[in-house]
Amino acid sequence: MSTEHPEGLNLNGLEEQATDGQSRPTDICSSNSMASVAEYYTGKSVLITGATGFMGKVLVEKLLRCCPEVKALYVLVRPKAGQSMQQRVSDMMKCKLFDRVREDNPDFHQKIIPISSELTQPGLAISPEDVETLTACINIVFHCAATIRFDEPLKHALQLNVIATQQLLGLAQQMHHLEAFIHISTAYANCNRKHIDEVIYPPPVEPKKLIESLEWMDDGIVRDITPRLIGDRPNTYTYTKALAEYVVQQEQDKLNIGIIRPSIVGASWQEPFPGWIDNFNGPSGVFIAAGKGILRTMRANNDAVADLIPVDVVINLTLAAGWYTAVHRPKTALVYNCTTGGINPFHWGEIEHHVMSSFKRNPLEQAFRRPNANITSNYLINQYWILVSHKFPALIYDLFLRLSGQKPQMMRIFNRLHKAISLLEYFSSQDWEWNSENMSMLMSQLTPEDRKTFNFDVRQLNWPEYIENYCIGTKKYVLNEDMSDIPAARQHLRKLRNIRYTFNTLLVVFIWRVFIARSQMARNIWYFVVSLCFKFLSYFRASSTLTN
Ligand SMILES: CCCCCCCCCCCCCCCCCCCC(=O)SCCNC(=O)CCNC(=O)[C@H](O)C(C)(C)COP(=O)(O)OP(=O)(O)OC[C@H]1O[C@@H](n2cnc3c(N)ncnc32)[C@H](O)[C@@H]1OP(=O)(O)O
Ligand SMILES: NC(=O)C1=CN([C@@H]2O[C@H](COP(=O)(O)OP(=O)(O)OC[C@H]3O[C@@H](n4cnc5c(N)ncnc54)[C@H](OP(=O)(O)O)[C@@H]3O)[C@@H](O)[C@H]2O)C=CC1
Repeated sequence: MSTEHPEGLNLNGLEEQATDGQSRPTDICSSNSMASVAEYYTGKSVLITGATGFMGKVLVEKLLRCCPEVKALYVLVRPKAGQSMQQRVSDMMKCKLFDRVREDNPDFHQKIIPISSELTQPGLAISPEDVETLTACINIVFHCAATIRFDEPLKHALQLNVIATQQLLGLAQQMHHLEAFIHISTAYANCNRKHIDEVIYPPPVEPKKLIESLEWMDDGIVRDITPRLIGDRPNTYTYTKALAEYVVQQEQDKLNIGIIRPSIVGASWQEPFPGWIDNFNGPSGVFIAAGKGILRTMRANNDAVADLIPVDVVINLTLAAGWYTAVHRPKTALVYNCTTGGINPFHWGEIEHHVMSSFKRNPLEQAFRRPNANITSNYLINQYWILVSHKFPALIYDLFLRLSGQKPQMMRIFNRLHKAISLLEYFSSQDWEWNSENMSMLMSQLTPEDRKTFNFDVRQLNWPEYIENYCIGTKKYVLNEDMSDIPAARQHLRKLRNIRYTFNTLLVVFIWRVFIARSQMARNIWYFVVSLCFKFLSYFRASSTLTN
């Protein structure tokens, strides 16, 4: 039965799932087991949720480029911000990310079939005709959609990350030719543990019970009890992603399931070109704020592992896992911790160094100050620098704006930045240990050719080079700045340096003048220093006259 709760949670998924009790598909053609990854996707119809998101787009691009014989990509998309679903998909295909695909096959868009869907609605708001099409033809599902906001109200995070997943699993069970269901989770779903194995841990609460309890509570009550519910997890995002894993696992007897747990997903490493990134999430916003000279200090542990993983690595592993799950049909859901820390560790202190030096070489346009950010794990030191390097300059700048008849804005920007940073610090101040045996196992199953085409061997990752490309990527693709403007940006930084020198000199002179006016001792020191300089100059002049 379809029950919509306007203010509350849509329980539809939980009530309706697994209606036909279909057993795990076993009718996969035997040639699959011989196929390489790209061959496996030949003739397959793939369903993707979250295709308009950061990872979804890279997944669509890679499938079209490296599995050109794939039959069709059905993407679940909702209308948004006044744009129809078709408009959004056609805008997405115009994106630079698809340049290489466009070159290979200008008609690639014909393979993308948008399906209107709002995941928070009953039945995912998919029309009965579309349900029929999907159940008749889909072979593989990649579930990427989620809310990744750290400050998402619990009810909404639950609705999207858990209930929508449950509903999608229900739909998947009706698919007659489904071979694999791949769920994208996060390595931080269990961040309340220090060591994380490739297993699904017992959920913090039985999802069904939580959903039923929250159903009757108004938003205020839910907000009040959220900290108690999420317990030792930092936010509703990691909490609901943990619940979603459990919900997915519940269907492992009926579906062939793979769960991918990427750590902090960053710009692309190699494909379709280095440094591609299109959002402010995770470290990208921090890098940009530091590159613009706004962010000067942040709490992070220099020696903690920065478990960044390039988006193309995650997508390559995801596609390989889709192949493996469909072909080998593991008896239980396989979890892939998709991380770098255990294999090729890099630390926040090193990231800081490389980000700063990269932005000095390739500065961002119109920086507020010269990039010079430092991380510290000490709370008080960080607070001190926030006061001196964030709030004080913001105050002066806003004063300047006010005096010149403009609207003050810097303090507001800093307040937003501080809010964002405070949500990230949990992840940059400690480290975790992930076991990634399944990633190694999967690599060992690939042919040498597939290992190149679907490369997820992070041992080959050269971090300084990656960070350089990442920073350039934020400039080119997030901020849409032109590389040809770099000389002007450098000139701007020189101007800022001169302003700083002048300001510092004036400040010292001012403080000294105030001091001299009030203290006899300061005056004596001042006369002593001046006379010493005078004597030194006289001596220098006399000795140079003698030698001539
Ligand atoms: C000192 C410098 C040297 C560098 C070395 C040290 C670096 C340390 C970096 C540490 C990073 C640690 C990152 C850990 C992440 C681990 C997460 C686990 C991985 C995952 O599974 S999920 C992906 C992560 N999810 C996120 O990152 C989402 C976080 N974002 C949010 O929750 C919200 O956006 C936030 C921050 C609460 C802000 O909300 P709100 O105020 O409502 O603003 P909007 O989201 O609507 O955005 C408005 C506007 O601002 C842009 N924006 C968003 N975030 C940032 C940001 N961090 N910096 C700058 N700008 C940002 C956003 O794009 C919007 O722009 P518009 O133009 O669209 O208005
Ligand atoms: N980015 C990261 O660092 C990491 C991400 N992950 C996981 O990877 C997956 C993808 O993340 P990422 O691409 O970064 O996230 P994005 O926020 O970029 O994309 C989220 C996608 O979900 C879709 N979506 C959200 N709400 C709805 C809705 N109500 N109905 C239909 N579609 C919806 C969005 O569509 P729309 O465009 O319409 O909003 C978008 O396509 C997520 O499951 C996330 O948990 C895991 C680890 C790290």
